[in-house]
Amino acid sequence: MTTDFEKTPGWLDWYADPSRPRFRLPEGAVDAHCHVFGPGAAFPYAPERKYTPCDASKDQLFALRDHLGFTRNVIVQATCHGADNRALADALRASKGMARGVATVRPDVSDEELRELHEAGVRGVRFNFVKRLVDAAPRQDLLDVVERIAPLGWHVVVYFEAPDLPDLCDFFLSIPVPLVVDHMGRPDVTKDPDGPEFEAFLNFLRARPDIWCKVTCPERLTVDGPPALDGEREAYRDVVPFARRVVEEFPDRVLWGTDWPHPNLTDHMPDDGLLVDFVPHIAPTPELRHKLLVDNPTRLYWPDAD
Ligand SMILES: O=C(O)c1cc(C(=O)O)oc(=O)c1
Repeated sequence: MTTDFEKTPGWLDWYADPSRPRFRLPEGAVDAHCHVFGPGAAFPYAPERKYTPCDASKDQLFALRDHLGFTRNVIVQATCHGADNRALADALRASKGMARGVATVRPDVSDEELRELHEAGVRGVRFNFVKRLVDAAPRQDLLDVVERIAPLGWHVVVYFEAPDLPDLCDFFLSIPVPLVVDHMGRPDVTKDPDGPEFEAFLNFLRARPDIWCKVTCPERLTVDGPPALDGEREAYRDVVPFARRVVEEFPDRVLWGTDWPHPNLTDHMPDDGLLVDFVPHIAPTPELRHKLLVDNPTRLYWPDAD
């Protein structure tokens, strides 16, 4: 398939031949954070995007799901598609109920579009505050979106970086639907996991019982690795104390996902099989792993599943 899109210079493509994880995922495990990109020829990237990725189709995502041993996916609208959720909705429909989605919508979204997204499997919207990814949306627009999605029972996924939390915290706490934090609020892992910055993040999670946290993206947060490559099963050791603190204090509201196809990595592209082998380091007991990988995401995204 040809596409008119040229990738951002230096773009790292997803890892083509991932190993099989040594850690066997429990039955019913959910990859609770992943994306589809295009393909651009079928689902064009948004004009306002800040990067142009390689294609990463729904079929390639479902093949990875099966290879790694996941049962289900939560597909998160990537910023390169803006508020055009067609690629996401197409993937959700094709999954036959095995994927749920998190969309991006503007306040003027129609009732019909919201209904269609819900019917396709969308259960949340994403608010992004990472400046290299999006231009800031006015907070009132975001609150208007919340008003629109609250009746559907959806939640809000927030992506921000640790230094911005003090400014955002009160706004987040004013949002009257459950919140899900992407990538652990992006801590600086060179700092002390018991220090004031991470403590401020933990205090935010403590502020309400309906704030969930994805303990994802060690490959983004790490500073000195080692990377999940070449058989490395003790990858990203510098991230472990942070993720483990969150898993142990909030065992019933943590989620994990691969973040495939890993947009905007510049240092290395992880082997997704080895990335799965990271999970036992942050969730050291079978009980914690079952909550993280099965019970929690199923409760949030498939509350009616038995
Ligand atoms: O850190 C990132 O670059 C990133 C980007 C996106 C996106 O473009 O949607 O999603 C993520 O989960 C992470």
